[in-house]
Amino acid sequence: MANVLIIDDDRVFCDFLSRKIKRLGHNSVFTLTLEDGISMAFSRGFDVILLDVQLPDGNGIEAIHRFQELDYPPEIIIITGSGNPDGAELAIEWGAWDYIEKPSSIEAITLPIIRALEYRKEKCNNNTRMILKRDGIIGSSAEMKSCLDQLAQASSSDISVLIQGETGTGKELMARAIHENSQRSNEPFIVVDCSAIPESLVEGLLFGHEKGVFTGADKKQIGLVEQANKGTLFLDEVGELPISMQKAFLRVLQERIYRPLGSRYEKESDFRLISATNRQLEKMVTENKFREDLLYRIRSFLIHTPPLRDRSEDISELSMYHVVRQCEKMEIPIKGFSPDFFEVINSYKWPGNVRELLNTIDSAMAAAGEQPILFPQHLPVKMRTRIARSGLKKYTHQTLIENSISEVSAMPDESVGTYKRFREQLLNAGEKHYLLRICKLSGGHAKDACKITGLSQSRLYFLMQKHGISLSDFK
Ligand SMILES: Nc1ncnc2c1ncn2[C@@H]1O[C@H](COP(=O)(O)OP(=O)(O)OP(=O)(O)O)[C@@H](O)[C@H]1O
Repeated sequence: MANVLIIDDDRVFCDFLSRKIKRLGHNSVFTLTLEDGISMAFSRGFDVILLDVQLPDGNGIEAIHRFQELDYPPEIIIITGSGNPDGAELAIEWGAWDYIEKPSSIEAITLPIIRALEYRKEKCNNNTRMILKRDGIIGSSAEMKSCLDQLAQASSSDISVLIQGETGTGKELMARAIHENSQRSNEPFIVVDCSAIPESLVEGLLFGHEKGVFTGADKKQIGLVEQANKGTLFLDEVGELPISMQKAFLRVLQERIYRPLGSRYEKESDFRLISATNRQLEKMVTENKFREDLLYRIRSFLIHTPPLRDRSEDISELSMYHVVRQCEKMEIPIKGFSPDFFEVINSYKWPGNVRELLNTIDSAMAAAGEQPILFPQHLPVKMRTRIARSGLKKYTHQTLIENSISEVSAMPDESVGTYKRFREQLLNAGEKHYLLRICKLSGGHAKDACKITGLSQSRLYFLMQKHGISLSDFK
């Protein structure tokens, strides 16, 4: 029996949900304010907390980190009346288990709760983490460590895992590592790239087909689902699975039973599912492009692979690892790096993440030829000009202040008024410059902007609004 806490200022909703949770066989209590909820969470252990966003005394999403300070942090599900995709993304990035909108159907509310409770149970049963084989997964930033921690957890269970992250962040690498560390490691790891299969061929490829069932089917074909029997089926780019196939696949996931094309008999396959996507599946659900029930099935455990710009500490480690590996492969002396090489690659945003970094290192090595040291000059010109243009390198607060002073100095005499007004204008100009700078530095990402400035998200948005700046213009 698990303990659930609901923090929501809507008493009727709390009462209704609390009764529903009790009917599922768990303990449930609720409170109407954030501070009350936080002190309850610290005074007794909760497994799951359902947290509203707009509370009378604060913002739920911004308080997620306070619950994470607990010795054994609960799983947090954000429940909100005004869902927006940015809020959902931020909540998940900041460690929430899920994000649901109300009013939703009972099913839509209870399924994530059930999943979070199942996950919690697994986590308690597997409290001692197994030693992880992480061959080839490089990085020791806090973000990477937490990702590896989740990977170890996922490996020690058999639940369906969804790996979500931008392109090139290592989703496939993670999926293989989960398999390699799982009890199924001696069995096949079957990859299905959902983006590369034409819609008309998906069913035959997944479920197999009998001989002669369609033109060109000159022999019987075993499907990927069957090949994954006893092993792991990896659905890469699952967001690209045609909607017509999603229903059929849902059945396979529920019953592990499928019927090859043209066959009179159903077959069984015992596989573990891992899926990966760089799309926002929750958003696709709202656009009717992805089935909600399938999403819940494939996402019993969610792993988020962090973008490289959020873990710049890993850039040099990855680069050095890659150079050593490539030099050994080519049987040439190992190349070194000039300090300013790292300065340049650390100030780049890496939209293509680790893949782009490794490709860039390859091209720098090629440009260096036989030279033993890699210099910034060996980096692609396009990349160097982009960095130079954004002027990231030498921008100091002094520059901001000088800009602000020159703006005020340029005012016509008649606009120079009282000292109070001058001070306000100076502050406003400085504040605006500062915010524009932050927008550039963070690449328009609210989380990064909050990290750099130390401002809360609501304060940041308030200031942006005050100066008519939009973060999204900098993405
Ligand atoms: N942490 C890491 N350590 C070492 N290599 C990595 C790491 N992350 C990614 N890579 C390498 O980067 C490349 C891209 O990784 P991968 O294909 O797993 O990314 P992905 O997220 O699945 O990308 P996509 O969404 O485009 O399919 C691969 O060569 C992979 O080995």
